[in-house]
Amino acid sequence: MKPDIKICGLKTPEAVDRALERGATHIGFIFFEKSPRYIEPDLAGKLADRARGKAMIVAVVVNPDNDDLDEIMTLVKPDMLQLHGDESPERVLTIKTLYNVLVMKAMPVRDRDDLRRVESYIGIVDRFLFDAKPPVGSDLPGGNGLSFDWSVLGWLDGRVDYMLSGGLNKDNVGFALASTKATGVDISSGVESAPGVKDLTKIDAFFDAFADATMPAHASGS
Ligand SMILES: O=C(O)c1ccccc1N[C@@H]1O[C@H](COP(=O)(O)O)[C@@H](O)[C@H]1O
Repeated sequence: MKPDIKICGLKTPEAVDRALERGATHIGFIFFEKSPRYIEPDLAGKLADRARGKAMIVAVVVNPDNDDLDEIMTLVKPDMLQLHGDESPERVLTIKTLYNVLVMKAMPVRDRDDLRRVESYIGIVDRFLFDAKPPVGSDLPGGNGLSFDWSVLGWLDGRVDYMLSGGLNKDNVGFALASTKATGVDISSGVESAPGVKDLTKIDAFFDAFADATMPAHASGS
């Protein structure tokens, strides 16, 4: 099955429309105020309406309280929450129960030890997202444009369903897909001309590289 492709940190109708035209299965909005990709929930709701029914709408939140979630669920009506903070399995379960929404839990990874936490979320989250650990001193838990050693994911139980993120771009997405069992890829800064500024040419180049990487072998002429 073709992997999913999530374009994250969208802030303009042009970028949303291009991602949809090129076949994004998920589009993400960032509700973390320190991020250059932060978007007000009411604007995100308008952009989400362009995508509703065409792609999964993902709200990216970091240790949200219920007031934050009430506002986002009301104004954006996401299909999925991406929990990108230190949310415990108990908190994830509470959120799922309260809001009846799919949850993708982001897990920061540097080495095999970082995968130990995965087990406690199995059966609670709908999907995992493996991202690089942020560098020391970074204000951002994600969106740092950094990759990690994807080979550590080989230690995961093969039944763990995950998207891969962190420093993906047109040059490494093929290797990322070939060397992991990711069922989706998630990209943000790799399709930007500056932090928070999506570049339509880079979005196109990423989708072209993704298409090359996922083309059936017989169709590539080999
Ligand atoms: O992009 C951000 O600013 C951000 C802020 C807070 C939490 C998550 C954030 N982004 C997520 O980070 C990953 C990787 O992004 P990148 O491709 O390395 O730039 C992606 O899942 C975004 O959803």
